[in-house]
Amino acid sequence: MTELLRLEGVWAGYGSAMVLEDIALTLREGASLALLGRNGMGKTTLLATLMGAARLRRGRMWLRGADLARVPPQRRAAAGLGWVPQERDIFASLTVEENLAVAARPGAWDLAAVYGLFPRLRERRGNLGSQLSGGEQQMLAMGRALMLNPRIMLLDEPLEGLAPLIAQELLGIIGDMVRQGGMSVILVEQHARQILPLTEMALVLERGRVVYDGSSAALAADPGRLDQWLGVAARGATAP
Ligand SMILES: Nc1ncnc2c1ncn2[C@@H]1O[C@H](COP(=O)(O)OP(=O)(O)OP(=O)(O)O)[C@@H](O)[C@H]1O
Repeated sequence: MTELLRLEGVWAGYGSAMVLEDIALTLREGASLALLGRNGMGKTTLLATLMGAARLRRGRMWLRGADLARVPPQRRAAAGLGWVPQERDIFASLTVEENLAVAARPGAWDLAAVYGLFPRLRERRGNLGSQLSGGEQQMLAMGRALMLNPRIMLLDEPLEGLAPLIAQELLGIIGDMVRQGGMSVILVEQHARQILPLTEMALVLERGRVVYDGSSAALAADPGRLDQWLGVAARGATAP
């Protein structure tokens, strides 16, 4: 399979504060990666660095062989990065369908495909963003990123703050999305046990450095390391 994303010796942060140190990462076309670590270890910063929202201080990043650092931040969505930030950032005064339509770029993910994955969004198509529940907002944020027809979906803690039943529903949908293929997914989560079964590869960050880069299955089978790096959050099989 073709290489989609490569990072080598990446140091990054905010202003003069360094958060990430010497990060290396490769992702094949269509592969899925769980990006794990405790609070404040640098997971969001890694996504922000890919998007150009955190400052790359050293190292190189390539997307399909092209130097990503040379792509201006406002062009990285068009270059193939679909970012679903933790804050969701949907347009509160637009309807569900308008939120989806503004992001549309040609490709397999159109309104019908997004509604197929998220039947709830079809039901709520005429509702304003401000009228949605937390779970529906998360679905809309994901649907909107899909409408970009990205090469890689960057999902930042999609289950955070959701009621357990909704979190389970969304987890199932994320699993469907990963299996449907056609793009890669980087999934940031604190609840490792829930997402390791969905992803092929895993990367664990500790204080801004990579401490594990390997298969999700091998990590899931190693309770000692899960506990060491991820603590109690890694154990729970229940929703957040
Ligand atoms: N905009 C910012 N400016 C300065 N420092 C920041 C900023 N955002 C995050 N940080 C700092 O960078 C470090 C890593 O934070 P980051 O959000 O990447 O961690 P995380 O692993 O995603 O954790 P969380 O699960 O809490 O989101 C933390 O020390 C945090 O305080």
